[in-house]
Amino acid sequence: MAEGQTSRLELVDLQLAQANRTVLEHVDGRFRDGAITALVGANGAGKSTLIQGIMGMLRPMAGKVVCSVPKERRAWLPQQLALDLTFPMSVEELVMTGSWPSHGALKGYCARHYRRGREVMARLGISHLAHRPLGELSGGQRQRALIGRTLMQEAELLLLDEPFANVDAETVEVLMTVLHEMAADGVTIIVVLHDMEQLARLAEEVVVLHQGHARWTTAQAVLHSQPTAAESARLALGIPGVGAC
Ligand SMILES: Nc1ncnc2c1ncn2[C@@H]1O[C@H](COP(=O)(O)OP(=O)(O)OP(=O)(O)O)[C@@H](O)[C@H]1O
Repeated sequence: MAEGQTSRLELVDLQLAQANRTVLEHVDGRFRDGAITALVGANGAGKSTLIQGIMGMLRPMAGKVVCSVPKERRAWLPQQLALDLTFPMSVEELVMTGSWPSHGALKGYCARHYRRGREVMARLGISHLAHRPLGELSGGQRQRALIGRTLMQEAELLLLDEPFANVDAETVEVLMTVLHEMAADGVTIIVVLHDMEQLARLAEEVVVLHQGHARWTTAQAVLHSQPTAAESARLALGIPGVGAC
């Protein structure tokens, strides 16, 4: 990180395991405040494991996660397939639950909450879906509602696992815009991506996971200038090289 830049999330010699098998080790690095960092790596490289470690859902085998963002301002958006959205709840109700971490689930909402909920839905183009049950939404509509929940939460740290999977092109554009706006507001965003075009449009920084290790680089280095960074990202993403069959 350049001088003068700040970070509320640092990984210090972090080692994470699944079922007692080490997945990542000696992970050292800082996520810059207000930057969008892409997390890339082949299937099984440890992207979800790292997210679980950062969110405190997986206890480190060694090292630590140093995070000064309050717990109620940390948000995680898992892969869509991991979510059960069949329970009876409307889009507006889902968005409003974003206020629970700071306000509490049992206190009820005041006019300010409803006003903010309406602003959030308008920003994401889902006002017309406010009373639609979640089970009746398309993948893109659902993803907009879930991002709306994190806006309602006023998240300062946002982790997203493949947010553009199974969503329509228009939703990709809306989400890209909102994520850039959130970063401009100082939110630290970490996003698991498999698509280099999306990486080019979204991320400034990149963490490449490969063979149990993490390497910090920039999107520019991955996409243009440094062949070694591009090569390792290509390998990590499982993209065949020139001449490969
Ligand atoms: N609950 C679990 N129990 C045992 N092993 C697990 C568990 N979750 C993940 N693993 C293993 O840990 C390793 C890292 O998995 P992880 O899900 O973090 O990878 P990933 O990079 O997110 O993969 P993908 O791109 O396929 O989502 C893999 O070898 C996986 O099989």
